[in-house]
Amino acid sequence: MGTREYKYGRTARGSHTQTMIQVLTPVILFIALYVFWNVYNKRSKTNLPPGSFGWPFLGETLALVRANWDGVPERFVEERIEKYGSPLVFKTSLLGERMAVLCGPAGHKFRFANENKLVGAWWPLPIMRLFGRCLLTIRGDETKWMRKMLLSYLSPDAFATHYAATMDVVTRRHIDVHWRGKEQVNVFQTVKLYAFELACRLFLSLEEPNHIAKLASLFNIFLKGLLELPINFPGTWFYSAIKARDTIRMELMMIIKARRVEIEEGKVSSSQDLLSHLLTSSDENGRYLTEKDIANNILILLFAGHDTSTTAITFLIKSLGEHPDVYDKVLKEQLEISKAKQVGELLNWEDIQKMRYSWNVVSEVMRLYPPGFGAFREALVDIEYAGYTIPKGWKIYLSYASLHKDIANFEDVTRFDPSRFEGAGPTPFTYLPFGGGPRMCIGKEFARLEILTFLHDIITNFKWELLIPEEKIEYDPMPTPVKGLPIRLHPHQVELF
Ligand code: HEM
Repeated sequence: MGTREYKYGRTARGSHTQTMIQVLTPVILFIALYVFWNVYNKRSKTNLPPGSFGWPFLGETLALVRANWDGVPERFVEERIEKYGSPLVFKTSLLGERMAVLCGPAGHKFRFANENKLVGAWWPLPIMRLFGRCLLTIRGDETKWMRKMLLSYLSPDAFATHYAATMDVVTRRHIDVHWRGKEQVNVFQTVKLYAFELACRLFLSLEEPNHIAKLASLFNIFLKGLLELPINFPGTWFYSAIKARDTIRMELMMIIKARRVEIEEGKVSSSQDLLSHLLTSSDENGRYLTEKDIANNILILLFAGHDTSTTAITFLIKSLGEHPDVYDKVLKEQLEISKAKQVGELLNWEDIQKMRYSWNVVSEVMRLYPPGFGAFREALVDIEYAGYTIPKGWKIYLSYASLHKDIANFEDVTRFDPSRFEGAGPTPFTYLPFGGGPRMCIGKEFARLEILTFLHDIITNFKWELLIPEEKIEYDPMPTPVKGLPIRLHPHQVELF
């Protein structure tokens, strides 16, 4: 009996010790790693910008994510500028990378002036792996060439001659199907569909709703993988995203091959859409994009233009719902354009140029809710900046939200005020919704045409009210209303033009 008690007592103590070891080992390892991380980071590099690398592996990523979830992405930068007393640059670690965060207009000016010299394009690993070789991921002279090839379709000249009317046709059809006759609409979901339908039509001439819906659902799986850890293992989002990408690419290759045949047989024109344009356009040396390059670039254009335009239009609808006086002024401007046209006549490029006040409103929306969350770069050499050294290989991050909401750049910074964009507008380098310099957004004109066409067609048909006036906004990393911005639609009761 005594022996058994002793035995049981020993067994219980033994298992207690085992549990202690199991609990303490990871804690001790973590503390050791933390100490090592701090000592390593402080060693002899005295000229690094001020700042902290945060926790091992995680760095300060969680602080950035928390600021985004709280709907104040600028907080991450503001807090660190204040803490380290360095208004131009601080160091941190995000997404597993050492980073220098360049702050304020000076940071963007520096980036634009040194693109491909001191800094080069860089994106987090999941983005690099999912997109492969395309405009977003390449560097150097090849970038200039690819931009030139794509811009020959996306430039204002191309829109002036071909695409304004097509955009209006697609927009009117979308409104007829998804808005007219509805009492309530979830703006974010519906506009997302619109942006995708429009891109499918203008890039690939796809019109069949089921085909577009199938591509859209694959595309949404693909988009989820861009924000996940790049673990390519069955069951992970990243794995599903790779599979979705491969299916989309296969589909694109089939469309490309079929189109090549149609062009050779003279059944379609070279200006029909982006695809025909890219298949038939060469540079001055007779060099064409390969079919694989075309597929990859169409994928990147679908991606780059999808959530960005959706965000801009969603927050435009929100802001007009919140500011009836601004709604009335936009409506007045749009009605003047309608009244000068025949009934049913489509919008053209000249009409878009007349939408000056409307564009100021869109600009103020993109100041307060920038759809592009920021820019990443890599230091190509050791960089001397603001009295500090940014070592070669470090990544560089610049936030648009903190630029646009800096009290040094804008008076009464949180007030919605489209008049900021009258006359000369904001001071250079303080407002950059489309980036700038050699890697400025190539879809800027496409986006302007898309947003203004949508605005024209929606405001001349409806007034609306926000069903959740104080709806929370999260940044994931783009601003998103958590419930998708439900609104109640009120069709105009009288014929307005
Ligand atoms: C409101 C809508 C849009 C906004 C706010 C926006 C914003 C931006 C920003 C800020 C950049 C620069 C990122 C950097 O500096 O690294 C960018 C790049 C880019 N955008 Fe947009 N964009 C919009 C719409 C579009 C559309 C509709 C397309 C395609 C038709 C597009 C295609 C691209 C591409 C391909 C790049 C990469 C350019 C390069 O790396 O050389 N964007 N966009």
